[in-house]
Amino acid sequence: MDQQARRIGIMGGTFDPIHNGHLVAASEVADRFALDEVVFVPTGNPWQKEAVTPAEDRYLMTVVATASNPRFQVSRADVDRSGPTYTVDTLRDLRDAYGPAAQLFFITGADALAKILSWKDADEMFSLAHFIGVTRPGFVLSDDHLPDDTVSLVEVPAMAISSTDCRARVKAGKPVWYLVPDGVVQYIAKRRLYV
Ligand SMILES: Nc1ncnc2c1ncn2[C@@H]1O[C@H](COP(=O)(O)OP(=O)(O)OP(=O)(O)O)[C@@H](O)[C@H]1O
Ligand SMILES: O=C(O)c1ccc[n+]([C@@H]2O[C@H](COP(=O)([O-])O)[C@@H](O)[C@H]2O)c1
Repeated sequence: MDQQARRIGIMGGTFDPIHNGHLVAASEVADRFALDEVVFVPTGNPWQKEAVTPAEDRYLMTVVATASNPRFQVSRADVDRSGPTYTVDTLRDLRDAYGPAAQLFFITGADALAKILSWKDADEMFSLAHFIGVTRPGFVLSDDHLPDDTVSLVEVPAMAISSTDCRARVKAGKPVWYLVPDGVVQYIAKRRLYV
């Protein structure tokens, strides 16, 4: 396909750790929206979250988790930018990287979509990408609070998995096999994360 017309999905997240709920959402949206690739963008300093694991560990887990899918990429844009992570900056950086003709689709779960008007420069953000809200067990997916034509809502296979629960399971000595990719299980053990 013409480089200029590429359809690029963007999956932003803290990914502490990345889990199969993230991966299924990205895969499903890639299929439904005929995306050429999905770029996973781990946050640098997620200003709406409490203490998080060092960005380099979260970045590397994201690389490990996505390595086997030729359509999945990982960007360091947010990890390498200093200061709080704002999606408006992510979208500016990826717009620069992919060029003006690329179509950008930013993927968010229902919980994140519900809070999106609290994000920095939300109006500009909506002008830089089309947003795709995906279903997530335990949350209501709605675009009632958002401007017309900025968001599409998509049902994805229900994965009742959260990073919070994965961290708690590791801390309690319970398995996270099959909740996160095998390589991420091994990375967590090797780096003794969440103990
Ligand atoms: N199981 C899931 N199904 C669909 N979307 C999800 C799921 N888990 C996370 N997401 C979405 O992925 C994006 C990144 O999520 P994030 O990295 O914060 O994971 P999380 O599981 O929500 O983490 P935590 O439990 O630490 O808050 C957000 O848009 C979130 O809504
Ligand atoms: O731009 C903002 O102000 C903003 C506020 C909160 C979250 N986000 C983005 O939303 C995505 C999911 O974030 P999180 O904190 O739920 O992992 C991630 O890409 C964040 O950078 C963005």
